[in-house]
Amino acid sequence: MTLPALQIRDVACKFPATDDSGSFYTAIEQVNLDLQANEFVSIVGPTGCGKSTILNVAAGLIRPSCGSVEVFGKKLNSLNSDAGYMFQSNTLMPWRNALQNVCLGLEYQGRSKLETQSIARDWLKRVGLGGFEDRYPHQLSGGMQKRVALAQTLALEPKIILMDEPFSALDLQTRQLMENEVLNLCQATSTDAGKAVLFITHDLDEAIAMSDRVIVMSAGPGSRPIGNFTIDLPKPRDVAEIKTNPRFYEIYNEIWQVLRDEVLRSYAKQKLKMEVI
Ligand SMILES: Nc1ncnc2c1ncn2[C@@H]1O[C@H](COP(=O)(O)OP(=O)(O)OP(=O)(O)O)[C@@H](O)[C@H]1O
Repeated sequence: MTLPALQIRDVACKFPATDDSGSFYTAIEQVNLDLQANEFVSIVGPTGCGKSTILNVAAGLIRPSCGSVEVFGKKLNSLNSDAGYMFQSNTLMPWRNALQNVCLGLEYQGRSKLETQSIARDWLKRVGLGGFEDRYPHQLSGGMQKRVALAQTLALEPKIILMDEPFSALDLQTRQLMENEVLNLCQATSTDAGKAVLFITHDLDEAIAMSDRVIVMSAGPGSRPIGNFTIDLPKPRDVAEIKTNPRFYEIYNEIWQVLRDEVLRSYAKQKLKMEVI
């Protein structure tokens, strides 16, 4: 049996409260989540419920207050070296051109300059940026910058990809192109086993169109998964076309029934907090 790429067991994360009271805020608790190799799982939930916290725990950037994380059966005690991380914000270095940005992680792996550049050029081509190697981030559109970031992440050949709202700043058309790009690049091929992807989004449409499974988080504090939906839509998918499939609307409604209550609960809590202030 293949080991899960990621196994999160009974994880809780507490952070020092921001009011200097010395107390703690429990962002997430009792989080249990499995991600299989070659599986695309999205996490949706109300704003501030702890989606990024889960991703940071999976990346090994945050050590949970309790519980455990296993990566391909091994306990995670430091940075998750099997994972590549793609953030919402722009993480390209402005003083490096596209090629040099993609080379960055490969250089840290200690590869030769020749090999690094050859891999980076190949990945820039694969994300549709062949010929743009010499361009600096400010000379690239937002969508092109995201392509460079994607090439940067995938060039390291991570078995697991952690994505935190990577395309939320893009216009709809560019976003759909990028979503399809990610689906194509992450799926299994005859030479590659495919990637395990944990994807955070506020956009339920995006989550359904791209995923094998969608997990719904409850409103915080102490947020946890309260819904686990298998997306039985045909694959391979085009994210724009799949939304016209009648089954898409059925799934959307099923998930929204659960998500809507949590969004309303979270909104009511925030409103109450504002009134107290
Ligand atoms: N390092 C930290 N110190 C203190 N509180 C934190 C820290 N990191 C996160 N939090 C709090 O934990 C909660 C969850 O944050 P997180 O960023 O994981 O939520 P999210 O669901 O990703 O938010 P959003 O939907 O707005 O992107 C929030 O209330 C946040 O303020």
